[in-house]
Amino acid sequence: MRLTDKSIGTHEHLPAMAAESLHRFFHSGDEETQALRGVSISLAPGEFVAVVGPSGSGKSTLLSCLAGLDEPDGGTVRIDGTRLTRRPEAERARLRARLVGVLTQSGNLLSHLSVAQNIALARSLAGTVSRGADDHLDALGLAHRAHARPDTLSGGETVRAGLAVALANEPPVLLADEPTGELDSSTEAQVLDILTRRAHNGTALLVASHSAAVAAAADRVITLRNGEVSS
Ligand SMILES: Nc1ncnc2c1ncn2[C@@H]1O[C@H](COP(=O)(O)OP(=O)(O)OP(=O)(O)O)[C@@H](O)[C@H]1O
Repeated sequence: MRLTDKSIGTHEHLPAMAAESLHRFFHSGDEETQALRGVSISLAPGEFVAVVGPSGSGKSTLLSCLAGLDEPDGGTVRIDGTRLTRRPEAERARLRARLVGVLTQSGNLLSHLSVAQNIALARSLAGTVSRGADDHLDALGLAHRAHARPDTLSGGETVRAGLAVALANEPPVLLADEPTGELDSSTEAQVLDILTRRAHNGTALLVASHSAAVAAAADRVITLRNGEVSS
């Protein structure tokens, strides 16, 4: 079989994300918190994985390290075959903008920009030109809110707008920290439907959550306890 540009470009045999033996320690005075103690995770393209675990088990720390927002004290993160760890911060930020969509608890929308302008900003930071913001918002049922400011959106619209920004550059991996924490169950079901469809289109999803509905929607559930993957 002849290899096409497409099959080379999509790295068919590579995991979308591979993290090996991640360690992260925090120090405060004499106290040391071992937030991550050798966590390894691999995500296939199109896989939807939920990360669950008690409060303080390391979920947010793990997502920050996987996103390149934080640098682990040990271990390696690769997205689509590209190493994200042990790089200068500016280089990590550049790779993150292209390779990882991030949806955090605090939201990823700048309040003085409209939804469409937030998407345009995410694209210009990554230097990508892709579909128009309107197409993108249409797919999330948000076209009619393109020119709205974030503080005028409902809870469900805020999460969908955050997703539109996180997915603005069509990243191979989307990481979300408790994306449905503030939503009622029917709005949560709508967001999970969008996430599941995204995964079917090939995006690898890792979602940290306390929600049973998120765990039920995922293909696989990883439990963290005390900074370790518990089997
Ligand atoms: N910047 C930091 N400085 C010091 N300790 C930290 C820092 N960030 C996290 N920790 C500690 O690391 C451990 C893991 O925290 P983390 O926020 O990753 O847990 P979590 O599972 O996401 O919790 P939650 O479900 O409550 O959000 C906790 O003991 C926390 O107090």
